[in-house]
Amino acid sequence: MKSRLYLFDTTLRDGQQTPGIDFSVEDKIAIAAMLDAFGIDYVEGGYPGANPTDTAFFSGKRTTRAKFVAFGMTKRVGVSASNDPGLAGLLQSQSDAICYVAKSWDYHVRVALGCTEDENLDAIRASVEAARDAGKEAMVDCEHFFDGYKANPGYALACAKAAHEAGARWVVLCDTNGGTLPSEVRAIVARVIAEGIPGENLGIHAHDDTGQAVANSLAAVEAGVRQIQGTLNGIGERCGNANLITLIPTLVLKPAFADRFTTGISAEALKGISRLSRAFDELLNRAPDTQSPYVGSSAFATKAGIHASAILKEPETYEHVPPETVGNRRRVMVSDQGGRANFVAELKRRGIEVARADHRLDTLIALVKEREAQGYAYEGADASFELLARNTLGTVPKFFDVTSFRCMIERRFDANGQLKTVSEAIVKIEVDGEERMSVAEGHGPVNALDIALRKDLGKLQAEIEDMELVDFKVRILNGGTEAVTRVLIESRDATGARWWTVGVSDNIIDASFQALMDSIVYKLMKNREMAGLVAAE
Ligand SMILES: CC(=O)SCCNC(=O)CCNC(=O)[C@H](O)C(C)(C)COP(=O)(O)OP(=O)(O)OC[C@H]1O[C@@H](n2cnc3c(N)ncnc32)[C@H](O)[C@@H]1OP(=O)(O)O
Ligand SMILES: CC(=O)C(=O)O
Repeated sequence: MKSRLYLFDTTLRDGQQTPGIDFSVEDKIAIAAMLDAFGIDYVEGGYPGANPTDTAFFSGKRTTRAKFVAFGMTKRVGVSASNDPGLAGLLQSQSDAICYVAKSWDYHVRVALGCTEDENLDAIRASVEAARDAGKEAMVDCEHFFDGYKANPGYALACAKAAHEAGARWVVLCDTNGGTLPSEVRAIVARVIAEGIPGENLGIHAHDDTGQAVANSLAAVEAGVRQIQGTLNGIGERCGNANLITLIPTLVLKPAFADRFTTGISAEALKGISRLSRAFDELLNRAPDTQSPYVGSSAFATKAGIHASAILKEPETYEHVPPETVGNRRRVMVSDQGGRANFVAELKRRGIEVARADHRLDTLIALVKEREAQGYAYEGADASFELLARNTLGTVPKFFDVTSFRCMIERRFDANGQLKTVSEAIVKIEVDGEERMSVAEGHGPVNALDIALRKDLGKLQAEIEDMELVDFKVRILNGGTEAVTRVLIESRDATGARWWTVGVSDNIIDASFQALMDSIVYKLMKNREMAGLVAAE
């Protein structure tokens, strides 16, 4: 018989304590709905009464499946539970449960609270009873439990027992400063259980200050706890909390846990975890971590030729779980680390069939390796790679020719006497035997060039109207003003498709121009369904 593990999300409370993160009520409503739909058991929404956002958020019930949890501190010493305004805010909130933070390190009781050890124990009991009397599930986060246990095991245990005996559904052992190691977590949890608090009533709340919050959470589960607290993508105070996006696939997919435990996350829901992680980053307006376990875009990517060759025979050779189980995908990339297998796989994915024995494959591999030695990076420039491949195979039509381009930057006083830097570009192209010249001003030389290049492509002009440049990255490949520069450009069009192109030169304008040209040619190919990327990925 498997035991049930309960997942407790504190993205909206501990996650809100992350430097640089500040949720609005609307953000909180959207995130709570995502967590609820995914199958999380408890959603901690914040601290009603502590600030207007959290008070407003707790004016309504924000989950349907998950228990909606209000967080706050135990009652203050010197007032009764019924006269504590902070506690009143928690009790009156539209929550199903209250998670109290309680001191469990005697040092903190002395220094931070300035009360006696018994007064703190009384405050824990009275606060738990008040939550239960209000018809809410009570739980207690024993702050600094592991550090407190190491300093004074008797008092740390007394705090945990006070919560348990007063009727707390969960007593959560917190590694508040995040410095505890997995072996210590395992040993201390085992002691707590041996002292009479059952694992069915224990939880773990781990911080990532040694990079081991996930390992500490798993060690606590192995030792007997049945509730895990964590956050989406591991956000949280300082270095963050245990990352639920890493923990959940481990609990659901790894036999060491899956054979012993169930969670509220079904195999079907797990397929949505990559999307959940990325949607959350989108909401935070930040780029996803490509190397994030299970869900990062590199989590199932391989550049190495030896790996690619085996993966294409049997994926299990280099994959610890199938990418589809977490809604991710396998990527076999082309670069100077790749062999024939990488290239054949990537070309096939792009709809280009080439036999392993085709001599043009050798030409393409040699070209990629030679160009990467010059500074090109094709693993991040899918469209430029495809153009290079199709050019090598002789299937790229001649849409237009750029006969010349010129860029000028001038610093001058304008009519109002203000000093201004002006960029101007002139591009000459030949389309259908006809020469055209476009002049444009821009915010900078690359912008001016981009505008001029796209200003008049003759009969092709209408085809590129919906195309726009969304990202522009410049990397200096070796030091000094004479350095080689790599430019990566991301473009998109009205279909939602996005593609990356690359240019390399010892002249940044020239590198940018190459990437811009590739982007336009790729778009023209795509319009004719002659490119691998015909719809948004
Ligand atoms: C480990 C954690 O992550 S715990 C969560 C921490 N999160 C937060 O603190 C975010 C929300 N907090 C807040 O907005 C504010 O701290 C409030 C509104 C709760 C309280 O604000 P204030 O009344 O101005 O108090 P302030 O923040 O300065 O100090 C905290 C007080 O709570 C007391 N306190 C701290 N923990 C507890 C506890 N578990 N039980 C009872 N009292 C506590 C402290 O002793 C201090 O009391 P003092 O004012 O008499 O010195
Ligand atoms: C409660 C909490 O956030 C902590 O102890 O880290």
